[in-house]
Amino acid sequence: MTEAASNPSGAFYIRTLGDGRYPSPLPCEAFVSEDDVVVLRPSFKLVRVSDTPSPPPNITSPTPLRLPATGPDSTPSPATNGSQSPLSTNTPSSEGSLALPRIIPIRTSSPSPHPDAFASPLVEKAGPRAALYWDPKTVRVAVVTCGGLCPGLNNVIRGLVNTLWYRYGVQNIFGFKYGYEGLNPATSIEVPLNPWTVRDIHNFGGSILGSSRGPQDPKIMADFLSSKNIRILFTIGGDGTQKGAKSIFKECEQRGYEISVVGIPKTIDNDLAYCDRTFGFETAVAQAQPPLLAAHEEARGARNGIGIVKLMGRDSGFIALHASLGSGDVNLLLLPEMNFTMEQIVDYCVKRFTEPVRGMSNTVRDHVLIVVAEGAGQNLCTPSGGLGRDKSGNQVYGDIGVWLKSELGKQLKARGIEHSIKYIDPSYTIRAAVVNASDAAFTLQLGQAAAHCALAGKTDCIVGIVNGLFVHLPISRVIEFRKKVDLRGPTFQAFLDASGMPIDMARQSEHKSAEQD
Ligand SMILES: Nc1ncnc2c1ncn2[C@@H]1O[C@H](COP(=O)(O)OP(=O)(O)OP(=O)(O)O)[C@@H](O)[C@H]1O
Ligand SMILES: O=P(O)(O)OC[C@H]1O[C@](O)(CO)[C@@H](O)[C@@H]1O
Repeated sequence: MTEAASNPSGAFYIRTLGDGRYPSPLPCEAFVSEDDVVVLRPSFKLVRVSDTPSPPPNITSPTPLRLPATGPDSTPSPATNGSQSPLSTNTPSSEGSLALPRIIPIRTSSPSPHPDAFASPLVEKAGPRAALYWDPKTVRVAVVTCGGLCPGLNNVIRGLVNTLWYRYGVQNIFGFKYGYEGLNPATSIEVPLNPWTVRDIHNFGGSILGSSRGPQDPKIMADFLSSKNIRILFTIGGDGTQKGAKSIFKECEQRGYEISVVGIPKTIDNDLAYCDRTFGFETAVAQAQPPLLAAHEEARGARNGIGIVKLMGRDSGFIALHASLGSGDVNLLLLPEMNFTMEQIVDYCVKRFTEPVRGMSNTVRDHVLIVVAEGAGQNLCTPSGGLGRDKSGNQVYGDIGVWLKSELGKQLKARGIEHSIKYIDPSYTIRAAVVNASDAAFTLQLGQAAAHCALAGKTDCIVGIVNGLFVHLPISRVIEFRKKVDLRGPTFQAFLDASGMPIDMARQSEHKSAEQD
């Protein structure tokens, strides 16, 4: 088994149980080879040719890069001497060694190259392999869904099961109910999974396998899996779930029990490290629109009306940001990434109630639509000493929506301002929704990618999407950190431009999530 670690040049190695030993039954003309890779970060600074530094040590070949010249002061590309750029080829490599990407998009004309331009990690492409490690005819497969619900869980299960069954001929697929509780014999409930049992499930929210929070002993789970001769385990869940998957894999590895543990990451908050997108997020953004419209109408229907909508997002405000951009009516957006005060919020509401619209001296805006992400303003709404932790060890957060409604009401009253506040919390309505078409297509492909990955003998990894391509990523890397909204980034700036929200309310927060403690 190869070691799962990133090497100094940044490749994200995926563990494999061994070489493929069974020919794939797929009638496929486009098998993915092991040296097919995706560059993790494609966003490079432009490089002025004359300032191009020598390659850093992790680039093994000293052959200079071919760089297009853009200005009169450019020097000719050193690669015009006939030598071929190492970056124009896809050097074959064995599993566990570094393959150079076909293209590294280095362009010209900025002062110095971004360090990532040379050190960008490469990740393995997902997809069907020509040779399989597990025999589809005999392999036994388990599936669990853990953590909070999310639109698309059933779609992933259906994509997995149908691919395994129809494409590979796997007929021993078992769901275990209520998350990791299902892998403990004391609480286990088995659900046979086949095309018949999953035929309609994509039309429903939730998970047919249910879910749970709270730890289970990895030793007990490993005993359970080995007692049933399960050789492939799919863990559909968030970062906690993938940490659990890792602990199961480690326990199995220690006792020499071969198993492919493949995660399908679920976070409605879209904060999974390295990945472009996670399933359920787009659906959540779309599902947030009706409550936003309702809150807007309620706010406009009263003198000095305020509508507040709370959306999910414990540590990252992507749902709130994208839903607000999509709505076009949101005036104030409060994210976990932001540091704001109650005084700023009250001042802004008062300003909208009293200052005339530019060029219209008799017209005031008379209403405010506020979107608040659940993790925002925790320094304001959580009692000192905190609210403890849930069964899985996640910090319980104060209810910023309820607190904001009450506090804003009190402070406006204290300033003698007549007002009306309506508060909507659609969090669970959104989370239990059926996926939209885009997420349905995405979840289907994630299920397919996970099936290909596991049958090839990959393990201790997840499937995700990077730069628009499905890839394998080591579990250890995706649990390293969470993506956050960049308040200086183009999406948040687009919201500021569109809403006119004061920029001084958008200072970066110092608030740390439980995982950063
Ligand atoms: N560090 C860990 N090691 C082992 N197991 C863990 C770890 N963290 C969480 N788990 C287990 O994984 C399962 C799901 O975890 P959790 O409740 O944190 O949800 P999650 O997967 O992070 O999803 P969500 O994004 O909905 O919170 C639980 O059974 C939990 O005990
Ligand atoms: O109410 P529950 O089930 O604990 O889940 C709430 C959490 O789940 C998430 O949706 C992540 O899945 C968070 O945004 C939210 O805080």
